[in-house]
Amino acid sequence: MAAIELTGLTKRFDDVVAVDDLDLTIEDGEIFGFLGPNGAGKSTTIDILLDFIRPTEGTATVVGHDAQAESLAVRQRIGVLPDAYHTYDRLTGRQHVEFVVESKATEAETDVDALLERVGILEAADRKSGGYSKGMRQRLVLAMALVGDPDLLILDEPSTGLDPNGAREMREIIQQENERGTTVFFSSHIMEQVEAICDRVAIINRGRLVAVDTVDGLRGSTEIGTTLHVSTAGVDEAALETVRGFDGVAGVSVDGERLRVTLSGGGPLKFEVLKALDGAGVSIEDFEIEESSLEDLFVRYTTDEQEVRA
Ligand SMILES: Nc1ncnc2c1ncn2[C@@H]1O[C@H](COP(=O)(O)OP(=O)(O)OP(=O)(O)O)[C@@H](O)[C@H]1O
Repeated sequence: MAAIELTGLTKRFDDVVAVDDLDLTIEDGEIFGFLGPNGAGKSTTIDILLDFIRPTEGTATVVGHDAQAESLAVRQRIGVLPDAYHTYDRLTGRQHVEFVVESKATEAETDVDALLERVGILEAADRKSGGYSKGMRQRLVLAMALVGDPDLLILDEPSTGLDPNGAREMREIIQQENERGTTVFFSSHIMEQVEAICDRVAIINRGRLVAVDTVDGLRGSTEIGTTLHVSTAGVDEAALETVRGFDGVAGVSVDGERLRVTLSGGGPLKFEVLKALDGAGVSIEDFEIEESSLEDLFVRYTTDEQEVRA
């Protein structure tokens, strides 16, 4: 069963199309990154999953239940860290978590202290949350999301307000939860974090899906996937023609004795190119492989139109 299934999902706010005919499937057990520039439609999509807003067209199924018609059943099985969550200033951290334990009516006993410890705010558990810093509030909301050992975590920019240590801890908690069998769907603008932990990512732009794949797969679908820098003792036109003839070689340029070959995708192609240069009599003195970062790919996919590649 898919953890999340979106079919033709569309949301219009008057003349703004926030989400435009989105088809997307998140499989059970995945850590899935949901990326897009500001205003791309990420929060709107997440708000539909949580039944905070209703779609104009299309359907969203979450853990096997319709997100609108069966939102209560969905709520019982997921943990949520929404965008702009407001904590109650006069309640303590512990009271917030206890409130979720009661409202979720989970069968399993919840060790509230252990949860607060896990997110690093046990020491502040009995202080009113009004005095918490932004990062402490974010940690508290995460503890609330983890109540009841959910099957699916939906996190809207979970690292907002966290210091570098907090962001790393957030990443570790996401990975630990995933190892325990929880599917994680999260939006983020922190590309290193996404690249480090996601099995797959989707990139949306102006409400439309422009790419969905593994990060390696995305590299394979753009001509900026990998760049090979080769220092040679000299290279002739015939050798260059051999390299240009490779399927997947997007560009070849020469600067003196240095060769720069751009490849769409990673994989064995870079080594085949090196072998071909050697075979063409080019003496290779050194080489360097430069893989595009997810940030490069993000910029590539969101600054001009690309077809969806599954
Ligand atoms: N309640 C609303 N009324 C009118 N327009 C809205 C509303 N909510 C969102 N929008 C519009 O829908 C589009 C998508 O917004 P959304 O908040 O989903 O983007 P996002 O990808 O989450 O952006 P960010 O990265 O900045 O959080 C934007 O053009 C936004 O202005």
